Amino acid sequence: QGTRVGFYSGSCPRAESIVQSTVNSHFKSDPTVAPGLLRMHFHDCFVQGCDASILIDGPSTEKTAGPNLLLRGYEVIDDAKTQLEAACPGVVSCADILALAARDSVVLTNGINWVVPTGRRDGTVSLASDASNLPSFTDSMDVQKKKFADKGLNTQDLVTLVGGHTIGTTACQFFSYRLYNYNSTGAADPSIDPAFLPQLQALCPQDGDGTKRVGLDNGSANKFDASFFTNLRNGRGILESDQKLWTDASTKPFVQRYVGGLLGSSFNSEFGKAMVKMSNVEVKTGTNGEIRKVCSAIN
Ligand code: HEM
Ligand SMILES: [Ca+2]
Ligand SMILES: [Ca+2]
Repeated sequence: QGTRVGFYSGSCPRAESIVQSTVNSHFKSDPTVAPGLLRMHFHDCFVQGCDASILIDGPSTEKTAGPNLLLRGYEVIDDAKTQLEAACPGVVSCADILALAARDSVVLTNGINWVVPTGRRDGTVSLASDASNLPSFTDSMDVQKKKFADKGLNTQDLVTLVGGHTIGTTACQFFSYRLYNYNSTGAADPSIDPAFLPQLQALCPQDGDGTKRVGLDNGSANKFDASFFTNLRNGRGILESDQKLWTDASTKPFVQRYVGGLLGSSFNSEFGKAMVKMSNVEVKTGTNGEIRKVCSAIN
């Protein structure tokens, strides 16, 4: 009663290629949709499972919650859904579209390709108050591990999946507190490489524009590679939660394994495996949930 590879091979054989070509065409005009869709899928899976609850419009739905305000790429899912409804009405779930689009986004940024089991159904509940399940960049490592464990994801999965930060950007508002008066010390977060600090301060001046965006993987924000982990080893993580993966003894060995060298290449294949795991969190299948007609509204 789970998801399976090729769920649509009989009912909508072009489903996966329609999603892929839609993601590709949006990516060409706006490459930020790739990190946007990967993050959106993660935020979907952690709240009510991977059921497209994140896509529902309304006054107090998930997308209105703080951690979801900067998600991007909704237009890509809507576009794919429109084309899928024309090709095979009522067949392909929005939850599957999002899971497939996340994989296609990784492929477009030169990451690994993996096979996405499908057959998810769409949820009918979306509440902003449920977004507290999502990890925050200020969470302690214990809290982060607990939030992942609650979804059946272990410490290795956590480190591997946060490696999704190898692409994309963050707004200055989420890390500039580390650069100037960290924990009221009057100095910067000591885990930041002193040679890197002035660069970050130049990107995010004190009392500057908090909405300005900075790459999460310094020097490699457009490429899906293991560079993110090398940056962590070198004190060049951007979010406090990312840098903690290196400073915390329980996660450091996993970071070390992905850093550079011959084993650096293992990150991509482990990421694919961890994504399959995350994409199956609390999925609705069979007769649970529904197949939405429009991804932004329940039927
Ligand atoms: C401890 C867990 C995590 C925390 C605290 C966290 C936090 C954040 C924050 C604060 C941002 C910046 C948002 C913005 O300014 O727009 C971000 C961006 C991002 N996150 Fe995470 N994240 C976590 C795990 C993950 C996971 C598991 C994935 C995917 C598998 C992921 C994928 C992304 C991507 C791709 C971006 C860039 C988004 C963009 O460029 O629009 N994150 N994350
Ligand atoms: Ca969800
Ligand atoms: Ca990268």
